[in-house]
Amino acid sequence: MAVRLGVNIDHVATIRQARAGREPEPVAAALLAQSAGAHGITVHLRADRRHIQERDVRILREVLAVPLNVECAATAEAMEAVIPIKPAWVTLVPETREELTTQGGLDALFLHAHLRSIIRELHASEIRVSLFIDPVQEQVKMAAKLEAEAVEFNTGIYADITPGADPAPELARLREASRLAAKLGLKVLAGHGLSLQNVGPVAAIPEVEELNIGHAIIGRAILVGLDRAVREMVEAVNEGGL
Ligand SMILES: CC(=O)[C@@H](O)[C@H](O)COP(=O)(O)O
Ligand SMILES: NCC(=O)COP(=O)(O)O
Repeated sequence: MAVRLGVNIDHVATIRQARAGREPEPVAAALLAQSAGAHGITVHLRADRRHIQERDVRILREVLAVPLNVECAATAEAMEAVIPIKPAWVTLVPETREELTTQGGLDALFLHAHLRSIIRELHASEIRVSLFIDPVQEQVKMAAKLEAEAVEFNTGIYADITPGADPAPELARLREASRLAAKLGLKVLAGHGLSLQNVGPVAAIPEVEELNIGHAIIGRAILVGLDRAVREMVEAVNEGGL
């Protein structure tokens, strides 16, 4: 089964926001990524609106042919912004204002009562829900109990492994969690910190259906163009990486 690639375009908006102007236009980047073979587009609507804005999400929802996945915190403010736009997917992620990027997965065990009501609200609007969690068996079981449709395993720990150190234990955790998630009927995604160099072993996990990749693609696009950067990644996720 081909592994689907969701392209995260947050950092096109990061560059736009650096000058608080109009360029580069993240919607144009999303359309380019779509025509280069992206199977989905992901954006993270952060509470501090440091990159993606509500206006971006609204336009993306209108113009994309591929599914739109909006990552956001499990808060009333985020639900108020996202639910009326009705993206195909919402991925609930942990978020703090100080972080440079997402640090770790959502604690679905600790937050289960709160998540249950947020997930019900999303389902009532026919929005499918994914939980961004660490590859931990108890978190997977809770995601299934909460009736999320999918889990996205945080690959940040794997991606941060020092070059030369052994990635095998973290890959084993990802493999075991993926097996359990699929067995419990969850769709299995993974993402965070993946690149052309490290994506191969994660893409090769049989249960992984989709990868969300942003920073590495947008960073490479600055050098080789977005069309090529997306095509290279689509190829890498299906042919074992570099
Ligand atoms: C949830 C996740 O791993 C990423 O999507 C990340 O949250 C993207 O947000 P930034 O682009 O602000 O790092
Ligand atoms: N959920 C992961 C994502 O959307 C992209 O993360 P990154 O590749 O920008 O680290």
